[in-house]
Amino acid sequence: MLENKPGYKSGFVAIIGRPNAGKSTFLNRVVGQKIAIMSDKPQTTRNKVQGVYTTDEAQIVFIDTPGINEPRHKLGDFMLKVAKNTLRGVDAIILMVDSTDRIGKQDRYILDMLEGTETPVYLVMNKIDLIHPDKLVSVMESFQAEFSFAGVIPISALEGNNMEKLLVTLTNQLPEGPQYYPADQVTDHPERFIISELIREKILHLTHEEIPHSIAVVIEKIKRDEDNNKIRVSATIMVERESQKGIVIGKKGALLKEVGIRARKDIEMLLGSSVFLEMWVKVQKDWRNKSTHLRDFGFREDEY
Ligand SMILES: Nc1nc2c(ncn2[C@@H]2O[C@H](COP(=O)(O)OP(=O)(O)OP(=O)(O)O)[C@@H](O)[C@H]2O)c(=O)[nH]1
Repeated sequence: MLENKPGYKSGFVAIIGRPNAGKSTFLNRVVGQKIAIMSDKPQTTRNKVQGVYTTDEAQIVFIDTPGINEPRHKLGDFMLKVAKNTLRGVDAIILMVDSTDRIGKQDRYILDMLEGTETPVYLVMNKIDLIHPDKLVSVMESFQAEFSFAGVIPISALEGNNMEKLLVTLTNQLPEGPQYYPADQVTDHPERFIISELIREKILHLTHEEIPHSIAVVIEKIKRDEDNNKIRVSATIMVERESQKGIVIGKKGALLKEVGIRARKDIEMLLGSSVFLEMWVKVQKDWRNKSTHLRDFGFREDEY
């Protein structure tokens, strides 16, 4: 299992931007240096871990945000919710733009979506090798006029300029945390993250203020049942106190049952299959300090 080194930093960075901004070039460059590329296996959702940057001090997990680049009319409410949930759950957001382009409709759509987010958003101005500094400043200002960025970092993903600065800026943004992925080996089960978020959301919704947001949902298993062609999802809901366990389960299990009904509907939409959802509630004091917490983010080292 993954270690918790004292002082180690880790977290998630969502990378967004319109097509051609240079996201792949950026990730490839990071990959080329110190990253493990994620497997190419087909995924049930478009929310993918795109790359992991690992050093001795920190690990940045770059993730794609499904739906964020799509026009609103194309985006179902569900995907919009997933996208917004993803953005809320990350430690930083990169908006990557092509500095040779003016701010456009699609950028405005993305900025609109980011409005009000508490996660720091960095404007990464790519392709500076192609542009005169004066022009760069004018494009930068047009973006800054529309959004309050946590920082602006001009880079050339192709030539590597300023990449280090960007990675350091992002690293500074990360909380202390475990190394989610081994430096040299990765597995990628992004749907776990969304599923755990869906379940967590239903619990928070149904329990109102009584259950703190620190509740964790660990997806233990996602497996197709050959007998009935359903996907079996097993989840453990971790709470910190016995009293919370009672609340989550509800009278005669009523609340947990309702959570199950609602979550299953969403998970079925997500996976495009009927789902059998089983859930347990477990009291674990200080779960946040325990290694199992890692799985809250949908990461574990074994295959299913
Ligand atoms: N000159 C220059 N070209 C770049 C830079 N970064 C990316 N490009 C080029 O821009 C084009 C698009 O880059 P990609 O990395 O494929 O862009 P993307 O954002 O991943 O695009 P999608 O996959 O469509 O989302 C490619 O031809 C890259 O070689 C850069 O820093 N400088």
